[in-house]
Amino acid sequence: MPQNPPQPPQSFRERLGALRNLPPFLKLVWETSPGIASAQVGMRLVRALLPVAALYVGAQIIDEVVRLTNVAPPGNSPGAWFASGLVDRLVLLLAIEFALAVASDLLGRGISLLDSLLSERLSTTTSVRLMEHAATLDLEDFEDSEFQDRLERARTQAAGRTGLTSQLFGQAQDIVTIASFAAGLIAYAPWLMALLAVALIPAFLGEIYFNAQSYWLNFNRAPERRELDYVRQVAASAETAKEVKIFGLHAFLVARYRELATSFFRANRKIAVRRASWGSVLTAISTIAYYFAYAYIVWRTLHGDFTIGTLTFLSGSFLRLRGLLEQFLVGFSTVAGQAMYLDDLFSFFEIKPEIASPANPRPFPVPIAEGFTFEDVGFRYPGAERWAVRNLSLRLRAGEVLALVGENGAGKTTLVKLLARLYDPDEGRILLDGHDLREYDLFELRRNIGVIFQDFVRFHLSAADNIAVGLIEARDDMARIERAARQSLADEVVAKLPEGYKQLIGRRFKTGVDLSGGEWQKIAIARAYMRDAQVLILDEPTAALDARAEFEVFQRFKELTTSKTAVLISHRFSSVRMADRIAVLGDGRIEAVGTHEELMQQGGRYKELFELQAAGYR
Ligand SMILES: Nc1ncnc2c1ncn2[C@@H]1O[C@H](COP(=O)(O)OP(=O)(O)OP(=O)(O)O)[C@@H](O)[C@H]1O
Repeated sequence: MPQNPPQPPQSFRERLGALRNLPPFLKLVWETSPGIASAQVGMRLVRALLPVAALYVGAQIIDEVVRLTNVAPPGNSPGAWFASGLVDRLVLLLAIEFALAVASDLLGRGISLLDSLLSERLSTTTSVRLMEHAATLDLEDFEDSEFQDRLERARTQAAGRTGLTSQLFGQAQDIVTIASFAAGLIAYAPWLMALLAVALIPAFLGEIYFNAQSYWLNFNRAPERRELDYVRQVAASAETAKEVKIFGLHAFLVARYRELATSFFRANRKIAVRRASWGSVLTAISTIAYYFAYAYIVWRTLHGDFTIGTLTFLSGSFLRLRGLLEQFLVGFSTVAGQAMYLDDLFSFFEIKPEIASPANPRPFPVPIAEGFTFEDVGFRYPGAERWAVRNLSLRLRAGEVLALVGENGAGKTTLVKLLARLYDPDEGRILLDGHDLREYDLFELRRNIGVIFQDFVRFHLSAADNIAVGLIEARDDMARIERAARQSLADEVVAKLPEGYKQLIGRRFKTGVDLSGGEWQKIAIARAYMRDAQVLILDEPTAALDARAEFEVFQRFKELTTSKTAVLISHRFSSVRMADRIAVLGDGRIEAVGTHEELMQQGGRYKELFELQAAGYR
């Protein structure tokens, strides 16, 4: 179980450096929806100026009221006041104040509406990009646990980082509001402004520090979080329920989950408590500064330097500014913190696949003239010490059916993966019609090869779609799907389903019907017939078929692939015999190649394995 020691938090500069992710993030936001984004900016800009306007008008109202208390009243009723014309200015000011309040409210609602719309669109855009990018990456990447951590973190970003847009726009809005308040304050008492700024710095630094701590905690915990999700999934999923029950794994899984979750909780609690205690101390500093400034303004007012209205305006400005600056600085450090999380997302997008098409690919041969040649091929799985295959030389002639046999781990599947360029060889090369596979377009190559692996995917889709995944473009071509099903014997499976081809298979969804292992395999093999690939490969997807069914499947396979190049992998020699030639693999090498008769004559591993199996049937 991975237990990484927590890494030390990065330096302050590095933390701020994460802000470099903001321009690409804003670009992403803009590309998601230029309309909503510009409407947001416009509305926020207007709303940003409303508080200072409202406060200023409020101060005017107070001064006007003070002035009116000093004039002789024109009468006792409001009517008399109106008629005198004395309150005209006051009424106008009140009307403006009212209009400002209504506008601010309406804009606020509009902004939060746009916020939520934008967040949702952004979450979709990010997830789509994530999926699109993941699709371009190498299989090797997916098998790497560090990559999986990164993917997991990027995935969390796609879902969790949507609040960042409103945060960022809100920050911009706050800056405008702060500038407007500051302008007023500087006009009357410039050094108060400076005092305010200085008093807030400690709180700001504290926030940044704790944000970075939280980030690193999450960063270092990605492997455990993945494990946590995995444990939860294993403990409660349809796929695992059977074994969890039989082996009584429940208590073990719950204990493991609890252990991991508790360690998360402890670490988070530690940071949260420290953050809260330091936060209160640092905020107290700015509160002291505020009251100091307040006392100063009151004193100047008593001296007659400021009117009551100005006192209200200044103290109001100061109060609002303190709140705003604090909010801005906390917001800024939140943004800086979130920007670090964006690192995961953007650095995921920066991963480049190693297996790619060349700039000027060679046209793919139609039909394949000579076939494939493995020249002294060696391949090691990433991180593995052992060579999965080495010094492997083999010819796969165009139009032949070649069977691969060998014991578990001999390298059969690896050979097939290399042929489909899911991996590239570390040594030697693979030629197609005399040219390196790497010279051809990757997409063309894969389109021309149909492989069904032993661990094919059981999609929780309809029976028709499960077959159509072999050539997803032909998803609506029922005639083609039915033909493929007949060829792979899957038609009998489908005939038994209550809703035929439309039947959802797999247990994941309510209306799904599960199939037996062999029935699934027949469905999967139909995928190979869906595509008009020049090369067809069945990598043991027949292991769960009964002997008669496998025989029949292979017989058909041979008949249907007369003009195609085909590779069969099976542990059943009765099926293997049907191939034109048989290659025997042992320890990642080709030990012998020939027809069944030739290999039997040669003796060696083939004869040994064949007789072992034959003896079992006697
Ligand atoms: N993804 C992987 N990462 C690391 N090692 C792997 C991986 N896949 C296979 N191997 C190793 O490579 C070797 C060859 O495996 P391969 O799957 O090609 O054997 P195989 O002949 O198809 O076996 P089987 O009959 O069991 O399907 C084995 O030693 C195996 O442990």
